[in-house]
Amino acid sequence: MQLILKYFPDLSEDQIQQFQKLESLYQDWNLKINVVSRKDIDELYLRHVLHSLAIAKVIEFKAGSKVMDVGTGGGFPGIPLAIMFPETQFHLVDSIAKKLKVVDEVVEGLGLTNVKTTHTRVEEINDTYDFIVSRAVAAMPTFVHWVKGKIAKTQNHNLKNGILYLKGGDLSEELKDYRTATLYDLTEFYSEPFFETKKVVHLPMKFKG
Ligand SMILES: C[S@@+](CC[C@H](N)C(=O)[O-])C[C@H]1O[C@@H](n2cnc3c(N)ncnc32)[C@H](O)[C@@H]1O
Repeated sequence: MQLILKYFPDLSEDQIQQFQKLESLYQDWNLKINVVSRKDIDELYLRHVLHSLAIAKVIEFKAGSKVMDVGTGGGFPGIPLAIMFPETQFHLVDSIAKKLKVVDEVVEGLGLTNVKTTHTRVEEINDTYDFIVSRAVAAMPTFVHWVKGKIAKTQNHNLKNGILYLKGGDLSEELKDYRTATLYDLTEFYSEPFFETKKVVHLPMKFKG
């Protein structure tokens, strides 16, 4: 938890309590339904919470904006972002029901009112969002194909509406066709070695009406 405060010192009391509660909620639920690996559960704040919050170092989601987390799994990056931006509406989607069971329990345990979950493949979603966030779900070309048509027309942020994807390693091949993509190196924000090769990829996407 100190790790979160080190990089996000201005959290409210409510947010601090919610971040603190994450550990016991995930420990309990992970025993019943395994959504986070054992090693990762021991380093929940570093590998999941702080990693998810890298998106909050790139953008401050506005009140009333809409964000979808595609392939949220156990709730990453959606849950930490929903705690960080309580006035933003988060839609967490996954094609595996048992993972969303854990997410629903965590959402209830934290008392989050800005999160809705849907058990479906993202291709079936017919709504639009300011931003679509994700981690470890699909290579960029597949992902772009899935979310095309799901980006809202109205721009509410300085950063253009589109995809914010947490990715790692050498992305030059995967992103070679996306000239408008911007890469934010997580070492700009965090000093832990875990983040050394990790990035947030911002890919602006046009509204397709
Ligand atoms: C490796 S997990 C990553 C989970 C989470 N984002 C994280 O980083 O901890 C990938 C997740 O994407 C989900 N997924 C894969 N394809 C999907 C699709 N087309 N629509 C919705 N969810 C999908 C899987 O069910 C799985 O839970």
